[in-house]
Amino acid sequence: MSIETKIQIFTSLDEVFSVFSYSQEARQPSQFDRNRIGILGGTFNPPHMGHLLMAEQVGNQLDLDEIWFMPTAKPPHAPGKKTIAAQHRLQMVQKAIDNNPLFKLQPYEVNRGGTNYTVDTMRHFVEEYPQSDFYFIIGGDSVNDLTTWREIDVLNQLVQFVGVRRLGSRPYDSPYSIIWVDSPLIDLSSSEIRLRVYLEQSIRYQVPQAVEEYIMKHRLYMEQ
Ligand SMILES: Nc1ncnc2c1ncn2[C@@H]1O[C@H](COP(=O)(O)OP(=O)(O)OP(=O)(O)O)[C@@H](O)[C@H]1O
Ligand SMILES: O=C(O)c1ccc[n+]([C@@H]2O[C@H](COP(=O)([O-])O)[C@@H](O)[C@H]2O)c1
Repeated sequence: MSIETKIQIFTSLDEVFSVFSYSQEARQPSQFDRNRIGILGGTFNPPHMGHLLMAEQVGNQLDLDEIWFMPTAKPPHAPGKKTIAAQHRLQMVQKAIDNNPLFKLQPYEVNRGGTNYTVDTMRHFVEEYPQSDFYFIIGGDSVNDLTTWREIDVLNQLVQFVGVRRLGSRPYDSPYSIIWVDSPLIDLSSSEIRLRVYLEQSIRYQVPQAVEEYIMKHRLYMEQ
């Protein structure tokens, strides 16, 4: 039984539509000689289960060969955003992804330092890895913000954007080509986790255990 038939049995028409959007993106035979790399960029202050959940679904549904977790040195759209030392964020990401062979830490932007614009980073990767196709993963709500990204028309030629949303929710209209992937979305953010640590509330099951231990050991986020 095909995946579409299985889905039709269990879901409403709206949901079937959303699942078709990824099944049409299945790898074509001519693409097998190219490496398919997903990139999840973010501050990861700290990394949490929402990041892992969405990356796993994208990797699985788009049949990607690798997913790079790429912490920013400084996020471009949040100049006032206070963050902790990049080395802590790199180490926490490494701990979060350790047991998933699909996931890799990509320290390029942190090593470059300063404000990173995705278009500059992707120019570098496209030149460095000519045998690869890049899938830049963003939370569904951020798709609306793409128009404000630096040199978005150039970036749109360099990567395929992937928007992540809840199964059955409708895709947003966008002037850019977006592959929509369905994922369970959890209402979790790094800001909320930082606040919970500050308020001495539990963050168990919201971040991987190794990340929680790292936060406690280094006494991160204990002060505002
Ligand atoms: N719970 C979540 N579900 C789906 N996508 C998420 C979730 N949290 C973050 N993302 C997406 O992951 C990427 C990186 O996010 P980031 O590291 O800034 O985490 P954040 O939780 O949004 O952080 P903060 O609360 O500090 O703004 C962004 O594209 C963001 O939209
Ligand atoms: O290049 C840009 O103009 C740009 C604007 C906003 C966000 N980004 C990238 O998008 C990723 C997620 O960022 P954020 O701030 O939504 O967590 C991260 O890799 C950022 O560098 C990039």
